[in-house]
Amino acid sequence: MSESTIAFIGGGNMAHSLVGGLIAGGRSPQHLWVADPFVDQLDTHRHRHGINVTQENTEAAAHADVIVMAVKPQILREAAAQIASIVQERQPLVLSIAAGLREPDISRWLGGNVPVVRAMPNTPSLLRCGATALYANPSVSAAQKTLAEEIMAAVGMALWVDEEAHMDAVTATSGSGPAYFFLVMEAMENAARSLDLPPELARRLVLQTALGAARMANEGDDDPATLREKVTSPGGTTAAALEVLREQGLEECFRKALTAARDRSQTLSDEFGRD
Ligand SMILES: NC(=O)C1=CN([C@@H]2O[C@H](COP(=O)(O)OP(=O)(O)OC[C@H]3O[C@@H](n4cnc5c(N)ncnc54)[C@H](O)[C@@H]3O)[C@@H](O)[C@H]2O)C=CC1
Ligand SMILES: O=C(O)[C@@H]1CCC=N1
Repeated sequence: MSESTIAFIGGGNMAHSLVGGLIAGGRSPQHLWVADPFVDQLDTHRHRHGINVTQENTEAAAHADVIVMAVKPQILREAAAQIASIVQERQPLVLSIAAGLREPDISRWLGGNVPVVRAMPNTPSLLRCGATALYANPSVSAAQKTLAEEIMAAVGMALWVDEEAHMDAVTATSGSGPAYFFLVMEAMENAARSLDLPPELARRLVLQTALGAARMANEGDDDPATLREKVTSPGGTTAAALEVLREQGLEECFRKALTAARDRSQTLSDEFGRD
């Protein structure tokens, strides 16, 4: 079977992560397109990835078996209207990665009865270490589901959800999730520096510790709670630190943070979805 052509409408951060991951995973650059109104953005894609670029969404869409909608939620409706007639004519799979926006709105903006997969990836897709959840509407064929899963699995882990409503919580968990871990790294680095560690030493120790902890949690048999207990000697240094984190309400803080992200995903749909 010949390689599917994938066109990205919007060539920003997430398109860079996905295109970079797809090429690293063996996709041919000549089967990838990016459309973006900004020439600088397109130049970066051309130089970094060697893929096809255009300022016209319709030109990219006209080549595509799969169209990835990678614009901001507030732009999606306008971008969908631009390519609606091509989508109706060619019936490609449309894969939206926009936060919040719901499949029925996207399908309607594209003229109706369109196979739409809603996906929520994250930026580690660039390293083929992404986490993506996918939801397919009833117009998506089994072959198109396989294709969508292949694309996202090429840049990391891809899991299906059977209710679109879960996508808001997914966005709060794994879509935004890398930012929470980066913030923890920043906070630990700053704290280490405040204890007079040299900046370079503080950064390298924090980053390697984050990597090691993530690998142990993913690759070993123990769950995170067991791994935490194994670091924590009774009456020792870790216990002293964890007590402060609990006292300061870390768990409650994450509960509130993810709830805020989930709620924002829902209101994005109300603000920029519907008619
Ligand atoms: N950044 C992230 O970590 C994640 C983002 N997303 C979703 O991905 C989508 C894109 O996000 P980012 O890449 O972060 O945004 P971004 O702002 O980096 O990229 C959006 C791109 O769209 C281009 N654009 C603007 N108007 C356009 C139009 N009419 N037609 C075509 N392109 C147009 C912009 O020039 C820009 O390059 C959003 O909907 C976001 O919710 C999903 C998962 C993670
Ligand atoms: O912050 C945002 O809205 C997007 C969606 C998930 C990650 N970035």
